[in-house]
Amino acid sequence: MKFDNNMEELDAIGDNHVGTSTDTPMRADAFDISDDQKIETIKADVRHIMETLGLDLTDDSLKGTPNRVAKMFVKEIFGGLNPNKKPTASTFDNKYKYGEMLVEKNITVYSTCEHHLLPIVGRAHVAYISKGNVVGLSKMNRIVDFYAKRPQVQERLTIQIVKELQAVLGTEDVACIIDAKHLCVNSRGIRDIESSTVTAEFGGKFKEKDTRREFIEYIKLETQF
Ligand SMILES: Nc1nc2c(ncn2[C@@H]2O[C@H](COP(=O)(O)OP(=O)(O)OP(=O)(O)O)[C@@H](O)[C@H]2O)c(=O)[nH]1
Ligand SMILES: [Zn+2]
Repeated sequence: MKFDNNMEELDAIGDNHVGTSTDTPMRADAFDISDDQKIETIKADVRHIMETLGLDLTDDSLKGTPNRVAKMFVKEIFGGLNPNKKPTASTFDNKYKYGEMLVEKNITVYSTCEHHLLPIVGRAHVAYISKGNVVGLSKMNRIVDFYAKRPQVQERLTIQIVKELQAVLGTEDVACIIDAKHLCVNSRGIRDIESSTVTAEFGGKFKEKDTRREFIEYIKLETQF
């Protein structure tokens, strides 16, 4: 699908603040080529990298790798760059007048560090206080997954999740905390396998100390089933 690069369509990739540093930096012609074309180009690029490394691409085990990696980039781990994959998060009327915060915790995060293209693996905890609308629980997991499926820095991922939920729910009262391991820190470079990174974004009422603390207390609760 071809997209003209105008404000409305950039909004469609989920970045509601076009031109600000919370957007995923995209080329102006990002949507001029189809996913299938991207796969073909990346396939040749991966082949080139592997050959440069001295690998024999006629080997049975290696010959499918360029295609496999290209498909994985476009359709899976960077699938969140495609605006068509953005989850539709339908909201419902809060007819039961539930007025407390709702926390969706321990959401699995698989993302990719945009500096090294290595995995980021962790958990996101998301909370909101309804201003009249409620959202299906799974939609919060889906929104986290959509933005995670991009080259990311964890700070931007955290903010993008909050901004999207604020837009969907029509309230500023949304928060997100992410605790994740960056393989670029754990498996190479400094090679510190123990360290993880915590980021947080608190909107509206979550800027208040007590609300923020309540959210953190719920996250700490051990879930027993
Ligand atoms: N703030 C932030 N930094 C990140 C994130 N993911 C990776 N980084 C850091 O990005 C930095 C890139 O720094 P460079 O010095 O250019 O890269 P490098 O030479 O590979 O650095 P080392 O990882 O220290 O070996 C590293 O310090 C990474 O740890 C992230 O989500 N947020
Ligand atoms: Zn990295």
